[in-house]
Amino acid sequence: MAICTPLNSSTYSSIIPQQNHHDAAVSFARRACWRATSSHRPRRGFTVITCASSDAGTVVIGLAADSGCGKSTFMRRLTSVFGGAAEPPKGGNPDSNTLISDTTTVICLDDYHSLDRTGRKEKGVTALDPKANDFDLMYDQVKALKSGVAVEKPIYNHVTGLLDPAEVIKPPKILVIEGLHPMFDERVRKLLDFSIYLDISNEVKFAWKIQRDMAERGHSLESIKASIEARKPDFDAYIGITYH
Ligand SMILES: Nc1ncnc2c1ncn2[C@@H]1O[C@H](COP(=O)(O)OP(=O)(O)OP(=O)(O)O)[C@@H](O)[C@H]1O
Ligand SMILES: O=C(CO)[C@H](O)[C@H](O)COP(=O)(O)O
Repeated sequence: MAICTPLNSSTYSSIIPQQNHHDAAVSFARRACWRATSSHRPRRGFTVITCASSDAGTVVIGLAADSGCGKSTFMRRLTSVFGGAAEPPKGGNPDSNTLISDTTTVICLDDYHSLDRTGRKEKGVTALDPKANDFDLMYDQVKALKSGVAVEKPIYNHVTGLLDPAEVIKPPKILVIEGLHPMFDERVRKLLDFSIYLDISNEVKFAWKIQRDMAERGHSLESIKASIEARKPDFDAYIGITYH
């Protein structure tokens, strides 16, 4: 289930033909936020969107969920609706977590881990613990992108567990920040125009995580199960509690 929260006021409705999704994305970028609304009955062939007016500029969407809940999968689908296939930065780090399409750039907040895999192990913290993340840098860079300034964002390499050299991110029309903590830091939260939380049951998310981490990240079943157990208290303390 996705919980969608509009963060700005002054809402108004607009009706956008489904064949004009690309235009809708641009329109989206020029406004502060929108949300699917149940208060307007959609007519056949139309999508009803509720918008809030704001200045032109980058719209920032926060997408939160635990690891393996389908954030990347969902964003690939959404960015393709906004226009163009979502792909990693051309010629960059093959292990980049960033996805860029015509109107949208998705950055993964795992890139703001301040501790790499070994560092977390040594300190006995999980990636969900705020102590393992650099919220000052996250805030500075999201704020810069929102105001039209390119940034050099670090990369957390999920294959090696190391922090790789930075990649340049240019300000897009729509910026999605996806990860564990898009709404955790108040300063970052205030930059969001729209927020989404993917609320996936433990049973489903653990099944998805196990098959993905074994197939794509080279982890053993035992290590994934151990990680799932170790993460539960921090999920309750820092992630789930934010949204319930
Ligand atoms: N809607 C879906 N239906 C079926 N399977 C899905 C769906 N969404 C995700 N999955 C499965 O779950 C796995 C994890 O999804 P994904 O990589 O998108 O999660 P994530 O939240 O981005 O994870 P992480 O934060 O750890 O990178 C995928 O490899 C896919 O197999
Ligand atoms: O919670 C997570 C978000 O994806 C990851 O577990 C975290 O980023 C650490 O990654 P890895 O397990 O590859 O070291």
